[in-house]
Amino acid sequence: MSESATSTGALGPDHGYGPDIDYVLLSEEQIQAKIAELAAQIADDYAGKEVLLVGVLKGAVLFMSDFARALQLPTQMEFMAVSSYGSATSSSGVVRILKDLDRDITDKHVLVLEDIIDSGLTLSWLLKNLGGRAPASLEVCALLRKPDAVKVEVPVKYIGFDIPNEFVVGYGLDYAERYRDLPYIATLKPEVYQ
Ligand SMILES: Nc1nc2c(ncn2[C@@H]2O[C@H](COP(=O)(O)O)[C@@H](O)[C@H]2O)c(=O)[nH]1
Ligand SMILES: [Mg+2]
Repeated sequence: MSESATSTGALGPDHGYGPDIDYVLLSEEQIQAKIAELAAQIADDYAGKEVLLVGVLKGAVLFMSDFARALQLPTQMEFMAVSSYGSATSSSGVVRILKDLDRDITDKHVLVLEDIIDSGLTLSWLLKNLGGRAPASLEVCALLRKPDAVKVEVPVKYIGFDIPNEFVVGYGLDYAERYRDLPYIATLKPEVYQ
């Protein structure tokens, strides 16, 4: 399940970042509606099961928080932090665990919550790593995907939005650790990167 995104043009609340924002790609309303849709689908697919949500820090933290509350199922939460960037805006493909899970996932129904799939290198590595820990099932729910940037095809069952191949911030996604607190997803003006 995926849907193409379009610019809304409206800035909405800017948390003081207003001058840096180029345009809003996905509004808070669009994001929250999509999360409700994904949660309903996933509640159906996992009916009768307990799901272990694995949020990939830091980008998926707002997604995890909203998704866990929308999902009408008993869930447990775990977080993993990995580093995959060689520079500020492009993936190196070299993945390092900064924070591992706090528990064994053997026989658990694991659903990885990822903020965005760009090259797919991070997720590909993560799925191999988690798959080696013998979960009962292992699926991915990614809020965003950039189809034109994908270098490695990764089996992703649930996708919120397909977006253009642009660097985006907000709703957990940062540039130099800023903008994560925006409730929407936006692009930045070119001068911000200079
Ligand atoms: N703030 C942003 N972070 C991004 C963006 N595209 C990717 N990323 C980060 O990289 C990983 C995954 O990258 P991948 O190339 O290995 O698929 C993702 O989880 C983000 O943390 C972006 O546009 N903005
Ligand atoms: Mg991520």
